Amino acid sequence: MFVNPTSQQTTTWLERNVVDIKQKFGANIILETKGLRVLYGDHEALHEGDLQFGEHQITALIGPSGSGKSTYLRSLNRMNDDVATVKGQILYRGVDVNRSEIDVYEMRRRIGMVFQRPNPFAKSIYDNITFALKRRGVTKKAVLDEIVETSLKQAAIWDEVKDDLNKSALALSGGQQQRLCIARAIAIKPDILLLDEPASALDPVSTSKLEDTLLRLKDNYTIIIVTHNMQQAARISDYTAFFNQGTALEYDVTSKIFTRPKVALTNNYVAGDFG
Ligand SMILES: Nc1ncnc2c1ncn2[C@@H]1O[C@H](COP(=O)(O)OP(=O)(O)OP(=O)(O)O)[C@@H](O)[C@H]1O
Repeated sequence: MFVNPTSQQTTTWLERNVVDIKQKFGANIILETKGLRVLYGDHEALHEGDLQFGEHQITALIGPSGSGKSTYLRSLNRMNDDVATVKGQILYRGVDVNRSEIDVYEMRRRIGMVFQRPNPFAKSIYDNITFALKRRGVTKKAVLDEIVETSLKQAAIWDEVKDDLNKSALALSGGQQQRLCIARAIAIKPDILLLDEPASALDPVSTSKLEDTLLRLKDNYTIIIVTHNMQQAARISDYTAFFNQGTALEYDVTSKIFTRPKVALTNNYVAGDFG
């Protein structure tokens, strides 16, 4: 049993079971948060969210609407900087990237993000992939061509677009656009990919393709995904964190969260009793 001294829930006893995945499973930790709290004005949206993320693993963040999943995810690569106060440490390979002297632009090259709605640039498929590379000074066509092909292959969309690289990205279907956005994110070779409900706007076939893509990508990337889709979390993730009211209440291997959770609220949520 646990009392959260910083939250609005100070009088509530909360059951929590956040396992140390390094200690318990020998996971190689690439990213972890310590003492992370996020405030929008004086509303504390995240009180107790400390988690560790295993390298080349997929971690799902689940929980009811408004529980703080996106707030937590967006804080990891400081997408909340302009709208919230983020306190605590975000340790990427041991370096606290929440310090003011960190080059946020460079950090986001390592910790990339794919959003809920596909947001390709109003440019060609080719230019979507090469845009950030060119800004970083990569100009040789042969190099750019190679990265375009590799990224699109890794994102499992190459076969669908290889003959149309000069076509507008906006002419692709929603599912194709989302895989293009993944290709765009991985073209700059991040270590970690953050995905905020990337399949919420997709049909079941596109969702399935996206899930296959993520499963393949985990050989090379560490993936953290917010999802409302319980089956999706169960299908693709290695670890799952259950959030409720700004607190990560339970964190463990996914099979445990879905079959033998320790916390009663987790059980109720995965059983579909609320959310
Ligand atoms: N930009 C913002 N400004 C003010 N409050 C915000 C902002 N973004 C989120 N919040 C608040 O923070 C809390 C957590 O929201 P968050 O979006 O992180 O939850 P969530 O679990 O991701 O929800 P959902 O599943 O509906 O996306 C909510 O009370 C929300 O209203």
